[in-house]
Amino acid sequence: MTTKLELNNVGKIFNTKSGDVQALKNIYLSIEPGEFLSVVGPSGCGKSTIMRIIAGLEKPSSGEVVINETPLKKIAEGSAVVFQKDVLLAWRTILENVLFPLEVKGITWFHRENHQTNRSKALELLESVGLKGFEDKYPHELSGGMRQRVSICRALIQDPKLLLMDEPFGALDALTREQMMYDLLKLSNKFGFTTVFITHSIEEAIFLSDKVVVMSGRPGTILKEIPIRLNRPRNAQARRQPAFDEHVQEVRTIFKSQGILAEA
Ligand SMILES: Nc1ncnc2c1ncn2[C@@H]1O[C@H](COP(=O)(O)OP(=O)(O)OP(=O)(O)O)[C@@H](O)[C@H]1O
Repeated sequence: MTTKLELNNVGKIFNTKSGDVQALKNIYLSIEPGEFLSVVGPSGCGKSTIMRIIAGLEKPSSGEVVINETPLKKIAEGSAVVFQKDVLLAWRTILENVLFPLEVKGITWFHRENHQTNRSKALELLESVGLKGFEDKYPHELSGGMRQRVSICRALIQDPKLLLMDEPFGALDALTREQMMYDLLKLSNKFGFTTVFITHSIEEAIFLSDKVVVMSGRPGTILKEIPIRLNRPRNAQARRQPAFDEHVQEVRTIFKSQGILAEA
């Protein structure tokens, strides 16, 4: 079963040398199993902090995260995270990088009975993102987009029930970014995991998501949660539907009303 996720009145205050920084305030979220939720908001509004709190990497100062009806205490079990910057290990081949989380978890891929299964699974994942034939290369031999695809494979090898993505395409050029969206849609359809996706791109959020959460500037609060009226499965056509533009305008209007976006 994939993950149901709730944030109940989550707040976060960072105590710094120069005083307290309130990063998040009164965050309520509810994400159904298999749902794809994106969070958009201005820089510094607490998007990454939300993600780290959901992953269990950061503790909320108030409120709670509930996963499958159980309050989160440590690391979110069954979750995998993809960051903006790929964190591949330079001295390992692409295949070894994809298999790395299984080693860390103690599922020894070199263990005879697991080796073949995990290796086949890793190769299949690499093939599904267009990286067939790159398994024996090293990270420095791949482009930024290819490395980020490897990062996604490395998350998916863990068979996550909850995929957390923090600006995963933020460092990529526009064309690669578009292709990565299509790849992610395909993978999300195939595996059905619950997804929390952090982005600065309004269009990306709308195209990918079932729900888009629009945040205010710091302290980050939720200004609006927008259910996306685009059918699935989605392809490039979805961006030509009137509902797509309507949603884009809806989000832009919210940002303009907050002074986050000013048109020339
Ligand atoms: N460990 C920390 N200690 C102190 N302040 C922090 C810490 N982490 C984040 N902050 C502050 O909390 C606020 C939210 O940061 P966060 O990284 O979550 O924002 P963001 O929306 O992801 O930003 P961006 O879009 O620029 O990546 C910022 O003001 C940041 O300076």
